Amino acid sequence: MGVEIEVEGLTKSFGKQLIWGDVSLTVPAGEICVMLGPSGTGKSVFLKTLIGLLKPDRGSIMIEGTDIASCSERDLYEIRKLFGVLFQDGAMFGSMTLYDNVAFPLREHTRKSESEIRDIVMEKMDLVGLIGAEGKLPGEISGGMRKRAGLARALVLDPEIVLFDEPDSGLDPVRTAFLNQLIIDLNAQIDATFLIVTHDINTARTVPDNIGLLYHKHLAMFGPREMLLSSEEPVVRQFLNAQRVGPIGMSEEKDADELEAEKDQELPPLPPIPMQQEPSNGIPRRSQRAPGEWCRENGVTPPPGSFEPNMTMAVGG
Ligand SMILES: Nc1ncnc2c1ncn2[C@@H]1O[C@H](COP(=O)(O)OP(=O)(O)OP(=O)(O)O)[C@@H](O)[C@H]1O
Repeated sequence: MGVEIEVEGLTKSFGKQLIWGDVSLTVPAGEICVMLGPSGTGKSVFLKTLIGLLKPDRGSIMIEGTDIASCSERDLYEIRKLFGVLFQDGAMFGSMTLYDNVAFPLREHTRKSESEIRDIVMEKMDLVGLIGAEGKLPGEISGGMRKRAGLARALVLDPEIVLFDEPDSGLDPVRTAFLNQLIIDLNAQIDATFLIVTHDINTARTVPDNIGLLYHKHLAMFGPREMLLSSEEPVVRQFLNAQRVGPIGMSEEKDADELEAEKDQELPPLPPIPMQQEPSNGIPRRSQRAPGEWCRENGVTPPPGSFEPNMTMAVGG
């Protein structure tokens, strides 16, 4: 049912440029996590470090007893088989049909026959709703379909962990909503651990079990969705509610003058916490918690109107 990723004291720089330092978090097995952060805070670098494409300066990444940060190339090769990755642009080979793109990892990494490959490819194409489009080239389909094809390819080796790098980038709100539903449904179906990097606040507010926020070269907060959505911590509050008032400025941090100028401005109240999006078949995911459970267990009063069904989103300001 998916595997846990335990990150401890992780630090990454390029030359003298520190990207983030001392990041510690546990991505629980089978759950969905979203990683947020202003542009350039190193979210993609974080994903690449998790799959061992980049080496951290310090710290550990434990997956099934192996430390990705320090293991041999051979161990890394084995651990990588646990991962499926959906890259930002789908990363399709432009000259290959969708069928051949999705079949590619099977042909590269397994000794399966072409008829076995066909069964698996068609099963994954079905999972992402692309039956009938196998013969198309990536350039002949919409961005949303390309993402789904990339997702089929990410699933083809039956991963225990799926990483999504901005799955919603370049998609309109309706396609984003469909893709989010697909992500939730897939998580319920394949039970793998999902980590999603996104800029989409609605996705962050409604899809995950846990949210992390990278800001100013560190992990500002990581925890259950309800913890971050009820948090008054200024950076978390500002980011998750898409507000201008707060410590984050146009180019990352506001300076002292900017903060002084807004010190008497009243912050709008926290918007209600929406219900978590559910699988479309109505059967709760294995890791799904009851609405408000974290708040109750931790004695936190959620903002008024939270967890009401059919609540409309109210972010921004
Ligand atoms: N291979 C590399 N060599 C040097 N610097 C790099 C490398 N990869 C990324 N960086 C730098 O690391 C920083 C973080 O980049 P990254 O793409 O991870 O940010 P991000 O949070 O994903 O941004 P966005 O939200 O805009 O996609 C940037 O300053 C980038 O220039």
